[in-house]
Amino acid sequence: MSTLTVNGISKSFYGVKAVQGVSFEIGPGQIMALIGPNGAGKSTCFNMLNGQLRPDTGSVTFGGHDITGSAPSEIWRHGVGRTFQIAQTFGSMTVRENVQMVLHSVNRRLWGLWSPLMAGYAAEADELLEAVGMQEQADRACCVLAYGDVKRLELAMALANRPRLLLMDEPTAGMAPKERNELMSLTARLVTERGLSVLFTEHSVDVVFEHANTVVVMSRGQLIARGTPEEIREDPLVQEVYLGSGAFLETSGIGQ
Ligand SMILES: Nc1ncnc2c1ncn2[C@@H]1O[C@H](COP(=O)(O)OP(=O)(O)OP(=O)(O)O)[C@@H](O)[C@H]1O
Repeated sequence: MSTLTVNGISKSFYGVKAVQGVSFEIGPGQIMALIGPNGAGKSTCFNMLNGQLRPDTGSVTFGGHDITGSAPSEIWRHGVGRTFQIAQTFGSMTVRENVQMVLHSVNRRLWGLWSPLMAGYAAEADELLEAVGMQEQADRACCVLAYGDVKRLELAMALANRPRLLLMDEPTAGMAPKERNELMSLTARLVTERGLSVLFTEHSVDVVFEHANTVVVMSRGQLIARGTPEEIREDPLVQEVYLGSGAFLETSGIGQ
């Protein structure tokens, strides 16, 4: 059974058809990359899944719930976690406090006003920090962390809601190649250990071909291909769309 079903979603801005009739499904254990040239419609598509934009047409269902046009907080409550292109953490708080804050929010949802009276979720926070290899840094202020560590903390915060799907917007933007690989290997391990699915947008083809198990390709608002990294590399339409994007062709092996 699929976790997320996207059925024919479209979005236009003042006559510009940013996304046109895009459909795909993500099942448990999938690490799906959404790629395409600049202006292909990736961000618009992504933002219709996380609730930042309401589709003009089509539907999005998650775990059997229709979440089309729902607010981001509502989608989060259904079990969709998110990480951002620029990590969203509180610099003046410690690493542990950042996770505790999300746990408070999650538990307020479950227990209502009783939540603030409960323990500070320190043990739960430490368990999540351990899962992402950040426990030794639990007492440090976020603002002194290296960028790769902030991204790992962001992952722990996203996991606090026990999501079944993680939406990651350009997770490795601004990172060095070694850090990129570490973050995506960690993500892949979490997918296996926790039975998650991941959908991520990404400009780095190295990351996509090394870490995604499924790739969907958009061009001019439409979904033009879906397959394994190997299938996408060989796809003539994908090769054509990327023609002229030398870096992509060279690194990915597309067009060779
Ligand atoms: N808020 C907006 N208002 C008007 N046009 C928009 C808006 N958002 C996106 N567009 C247009 O929709 C099309 C798709 O844009 P989108 O940002 O989704 O593409 P993208 O694949 O994410 O591109 P990039 O890789 O450059 O971020 C583009 O033509 C863009 O100019």
